[in-house]
Amino acid sequence: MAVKKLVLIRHGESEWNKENRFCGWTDVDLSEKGHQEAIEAGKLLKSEGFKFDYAYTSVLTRAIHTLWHVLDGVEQPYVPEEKSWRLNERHYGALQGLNKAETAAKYGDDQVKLWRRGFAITPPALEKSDERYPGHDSRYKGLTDKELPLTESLALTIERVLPFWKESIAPRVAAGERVIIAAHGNSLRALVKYLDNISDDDIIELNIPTGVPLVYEFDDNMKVIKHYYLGDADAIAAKAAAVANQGKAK
Ligand SMILES: O=C(O)[C@@H](CO)OP(=O)(O)O
Repeated sequence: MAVKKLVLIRHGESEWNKENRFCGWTDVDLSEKGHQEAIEAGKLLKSEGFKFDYAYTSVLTRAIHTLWHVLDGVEQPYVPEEKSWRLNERHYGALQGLNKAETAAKYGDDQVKLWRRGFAITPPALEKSDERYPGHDSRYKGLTDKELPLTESLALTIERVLPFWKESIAPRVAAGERVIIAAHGNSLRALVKYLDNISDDDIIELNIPTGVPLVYEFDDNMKVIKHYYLGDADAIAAKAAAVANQGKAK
């Protein structure tokens, strides 16, 4: 049995992570620290001997640039890459642009935690006339009305991530291709929930840190054997806790 490996990586810190604003489908780039995190992740993957045959990312700049840093780091900038809106961050509706701590001060930490981490809770929706509505963005012109979100819960995010996993990504991993996915906190939570069979209640406590490679190993039947982050466990736990704390009133 040859173990099949998949690497997931959340983009490095973005400009809006730095400003602590809800980002969703807003296309902000990496901050200087975020570029550095992605470069470090690439170096780490290289030092651990990782090589890739195929790469996936979203259509959002922060994830794409993270992927490019990683592929540079492993000295494989030539790896074919596929970008899909299905790997985008979950759409944060009318919260997009708001400061998370200020929102918590206004609505309470518990409400913000539900909006951020609840399974079926959708943040307040956008109107189609809102300039933040993805229907106004040419990169989404192939999407149907139903596919264009006004807001998304994690449950809805899973509904658009999973078909892509099943139809495109999983078959490559199953065929032995070494795949990397550079995506987002909540599109990766959607995938991890499925892969690890995490309950709707337990997923609320899962936070994925920026810029840390998360390795999954599968057997021949695509059953998960194990998963682990690369890097210092304490530092990674502290980064995940910092993500959780972003939604608290200071
Ligand atoms: O703002 C967002 O789009 C996401 C990821 O940065 O944030 P959160 O961790 O609050 O789900």
